[in-house]
Amino acid sequence: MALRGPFLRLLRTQIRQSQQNRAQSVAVLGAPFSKGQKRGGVEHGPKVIRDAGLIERLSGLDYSVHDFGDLSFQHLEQDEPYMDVKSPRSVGAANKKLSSAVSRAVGAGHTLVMLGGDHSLAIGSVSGHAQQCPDLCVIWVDAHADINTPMTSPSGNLHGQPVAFMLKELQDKMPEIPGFSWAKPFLSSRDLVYIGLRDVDPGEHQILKNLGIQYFTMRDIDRLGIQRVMEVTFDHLLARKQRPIHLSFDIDAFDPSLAPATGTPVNGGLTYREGIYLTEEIHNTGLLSVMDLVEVNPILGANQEAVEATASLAVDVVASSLGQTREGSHGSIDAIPAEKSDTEQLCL
Ligand SMILES: NC(=[NH2+])NCCC[C@H](N)C(=O)O
Ligand SMILES: [Mn+2]
Ligand SMILES: [Mn+2]
Repeated sequence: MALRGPFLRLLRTQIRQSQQNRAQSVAVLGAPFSKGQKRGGVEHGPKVIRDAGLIERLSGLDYSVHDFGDLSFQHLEQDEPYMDVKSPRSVGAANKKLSSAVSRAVGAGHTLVMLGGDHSLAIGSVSGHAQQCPDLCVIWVDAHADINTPMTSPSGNLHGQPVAFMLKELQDKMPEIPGFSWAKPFLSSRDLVYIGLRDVDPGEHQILKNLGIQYFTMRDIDRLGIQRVMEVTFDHLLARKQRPIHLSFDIDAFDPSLAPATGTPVNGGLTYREGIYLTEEIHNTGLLSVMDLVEVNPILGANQEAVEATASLAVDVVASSLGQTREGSHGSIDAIPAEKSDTEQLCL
């Protein structure tokens, strides 16, 4: 189709409006923390993801990017397990710090990208987000449900338990854990959707079923296709009202052939195209407010190539969540010289 003067002006107005609707400012916050699980190295996640070019990619998407650097977490000498839960005080303190940092960044108007670190960090990230946006909803993309309580956890690792700290419905199933007196549950189970599950513990399965949580396993993706999965996800979360989205993306949602450098890989994960389609659709809602990208562990890559592949996949996921498209784009309509564009045809 060819466009001339008046149509071009209309197009310009529309593009300006869509640019105004889009958050202009993205903040990046690193959380180099690994005590939610036993394998060292995941604390280097923020560094390798930055080294893979994250900031440059986001700047190229026409955002003003604020890199807040990495939080620094205190080392606690005394941190005995509580019941079977490992490092409760360290995980509690790190998440408390992260929660206020996320709350401040969101309060200042940024769309925030939190780079982990292990997935226990979602306790702080989602709760800090909820302080500013109490009506948020959560899309949890992961091979795992991370909804064990200290009683159901087979490992005692807190990166397998963050969702249990958030859900109001699990309040009476959660003991008082040292380090977590600040953390009060804030999320309803109907405001959460899982995508990518394929390694769910028995106690987790029972919770998912009892609470009627909406989830899509890899089998569901095989059956329905990722497009339908995203439609049902948004129907479930956004049909009643539009509200901010928290995307918590565990890199192990991807197939280990694409994301080998991670602590708990599970075969049969998302393809590259499923992962990118999923994040493109989240961007297209215009509602993404905070995202976590967690569990990239450079020490667990078999070689440098495996580490770089995983980190660059993480960059692709973040960029696509924030508007990078496969069809390409022309940043600003103002880049089209005014005289030319008024006289020449603009072909769409
Ligand atoms: N964020 C993760 N990678 N979590 C893996 C959890 C594995 C297992 N379900 C557990 O509770 O220990
Ligand atoms: Mn996982
Ligand atoms: Mn996880």
